[in-house]
Amino acid sequence: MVDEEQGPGAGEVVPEEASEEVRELFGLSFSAAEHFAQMLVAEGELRGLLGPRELPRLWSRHLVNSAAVVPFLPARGTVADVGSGAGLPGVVVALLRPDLDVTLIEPMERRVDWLEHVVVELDLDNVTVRRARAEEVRDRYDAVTARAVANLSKLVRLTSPLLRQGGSLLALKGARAETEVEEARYVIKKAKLEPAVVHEVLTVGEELTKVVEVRRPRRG
Ligand SMILES: C[S@@+](CC[C@H](N)C(=O)[O-])C[C@H]1O[C@@H](n2cnc3c(N)ncnc32)[C@H](O)[C@@H]1O
Repeated sequence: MVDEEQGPGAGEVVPEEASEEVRELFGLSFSAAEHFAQMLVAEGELRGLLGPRELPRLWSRHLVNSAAVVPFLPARGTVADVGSGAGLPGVVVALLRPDLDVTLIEPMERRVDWLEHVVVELDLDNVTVRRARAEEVRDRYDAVTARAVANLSKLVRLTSPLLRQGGSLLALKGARAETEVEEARYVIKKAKLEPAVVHEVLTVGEELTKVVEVRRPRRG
């Protein structure tokens, strides 16, 4: 426990608190996002979802980073978050866009249990949890999101069958985004998708996040 007068003890992990900017970013969804953050603080390590070192940067590195896909989501329709794990970015997408139907696709049973627990706790009626590997899913979506699941070439192979005409893969990537795009050029072309676009998003605290978008063209 943190002694308020003396501050945290040596080696003690103090979860990051949401700044004013973060509250503004989440707007009306902030209290639900905070509930999600508290669940991750309480259970994330125990359930093997996040390491203790992640807690001091829970908002900036995880929740705010996940929100970077939001500007590229479709105006309406369905979204699949592939390899959702702790619920990133899928739960954040569902909170910020309650008008979209979000499916969290995750093969590992204990992570599926966690995601189902989150859906009940946050009362997310726009979310379905599906235990599956991406390659087993036969449905198509208006957008597919993914974060820390695979490099772009593999991700395109896994997710291109899930994209409707005009639908986009939105992959959260770091500094290697452009390199991964270059490496995936042939796979993208073979899957008959449009060339990848790298969107640079400046998030809270001037943090730069890259969202790689790969779209399935509409038939003329
Ligand atoms: C490193 S974790 C990232 C989890 C989450 N997206 C995040 O950013 O915290 C990768 C996740 O992808 C899942 N995964 C791996 N291969 C997959 C596949 N073929 N289809 C769907 N999910 C997959 C794993 O089970 C794991 O939960």
